[in-house]
Amino acid sequence: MLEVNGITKSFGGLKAVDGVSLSVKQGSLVSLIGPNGAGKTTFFALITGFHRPDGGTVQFDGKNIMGAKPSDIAQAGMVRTFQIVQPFAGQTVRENIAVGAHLRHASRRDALDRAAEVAEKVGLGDRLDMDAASLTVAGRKRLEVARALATDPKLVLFDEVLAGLNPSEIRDVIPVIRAVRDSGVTILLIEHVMQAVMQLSEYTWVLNQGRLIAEGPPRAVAADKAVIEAYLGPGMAARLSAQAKKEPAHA
Ligand SMILES: Nc1ncnc2c1ncn2[C@@H]1O[C@H](COP(=O)(O)OP(=O)(O)OP(=O)(O)O)[C@@H](O)[C@H]1O
Repeated sequence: MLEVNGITKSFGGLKAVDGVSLSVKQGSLVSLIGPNGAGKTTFFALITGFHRPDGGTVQFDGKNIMGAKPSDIAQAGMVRTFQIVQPFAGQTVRENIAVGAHLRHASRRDALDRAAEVAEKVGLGDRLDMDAASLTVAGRKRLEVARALATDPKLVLFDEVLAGLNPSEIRDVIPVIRAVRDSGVTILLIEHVMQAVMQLSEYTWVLNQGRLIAEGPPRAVAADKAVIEAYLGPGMAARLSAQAKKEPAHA
């Protein structure tokens, strides 16, 4: 469904994304992880038309979408969420979600009806008429998911939708993400919350300093030496393994 080949972007002298290739199959729930500043958000911005790549190719649903505008890419069925959720102040939850629904529904009435359906799916059904600015952080995350879903995407890119949530809120939102996939939407997540990556995703790619350093099922990737060192620093994989030998886990 999504085929990215050798995509590259520099900011001044910094290669933020350096020759990244990956492919996402229809119906999958997969993830992109990596330490702060690894290039994950830039990668999302490149494939959804918010930044223009310096090189590489992006195909979505069999079509070349390199250089296309974000609105055209959304129309084709790929949308992203944003890390910092900014609801349109002074508008209700329903009106905020309807902004997404307008991509497919020209009439105000239809967009508002679609917004109500989507709100129900993400657990905001009882907050439709509330001012969106008064939602809690967890509510705003649900709103961001809803705005993306209201565009009726084929593939949605979630950028850290669990960041800033407490463990019980994370437990509540994980089933929402799974339900989105079960409704037929393909998902690529950027996520720092490893618990969620482990529970949700079938396959993960690890980005570090703009380059992919590992890929595979999340459990295998989390045990990979290069991945541990990218997160914790050089030499940490050996230190952790020596420590584990000294202090065997209790049976
Ligand atoms: N518009 C920009 N101009 C200049 N440098 C940028 C720009 N956007 C990102 N960068 C730099 O590119 C690198 C990758 O940033 P990016 O935000 O993609 O990383 P990330 O993996 O999403 O990080 P985080 O997990 O902290 O969100 C960083 O060094 C960042 O400072």
